Amino acid sequence: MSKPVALAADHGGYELKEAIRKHLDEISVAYKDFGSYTGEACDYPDMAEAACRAVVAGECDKALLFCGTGVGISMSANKIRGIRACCCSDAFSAEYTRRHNDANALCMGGRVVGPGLGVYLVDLFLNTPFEGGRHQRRIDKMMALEAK
Ligand SMILES: O=C(CO)[C@H](O)[C@H](O)[C@H](O)COP(=O)(O)O
Repeated sequence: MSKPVALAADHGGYELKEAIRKHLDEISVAYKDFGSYTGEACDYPDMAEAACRAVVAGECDKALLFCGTGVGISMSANKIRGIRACCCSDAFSAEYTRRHNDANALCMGGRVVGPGLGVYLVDLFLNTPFEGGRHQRRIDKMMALEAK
């Protein structure tokens, strides 16, 4: 059985997270929801950290992260060693950040992306494989930056 995906959102991304959670239920994709569970105001770095730690620890496969713009939570996620997070609001980026960057976190803005597009981007992200080859060399160099 495959590992669950990690979900997390601040108040700006809460409604989009809930729409994605409902979609994952419908397509029987397992997830672990790290909150927010209410939509009350909270801080996106806290929400990013909980979900991304689960990915880095190998408890979850990928993270789906949401804030108002998708930007703050993606910046926060990329501070965590081992995370390659991409803030997306278009299909090409969602697909190619998997193909070329082997992204392990997709970030979206609940004040930018509607639920229909959000679901579409999540499906693309979760179902697109990494191509490897020349892209692995670039990822190795990218990850080496964390140690410098
Ligand atoms: O978009 C965000 C960060 O990039 C956050 O979700 C917040 O919505 C944004 O920072 C605005 O904060 P506010 O407390 O909702 O005004």
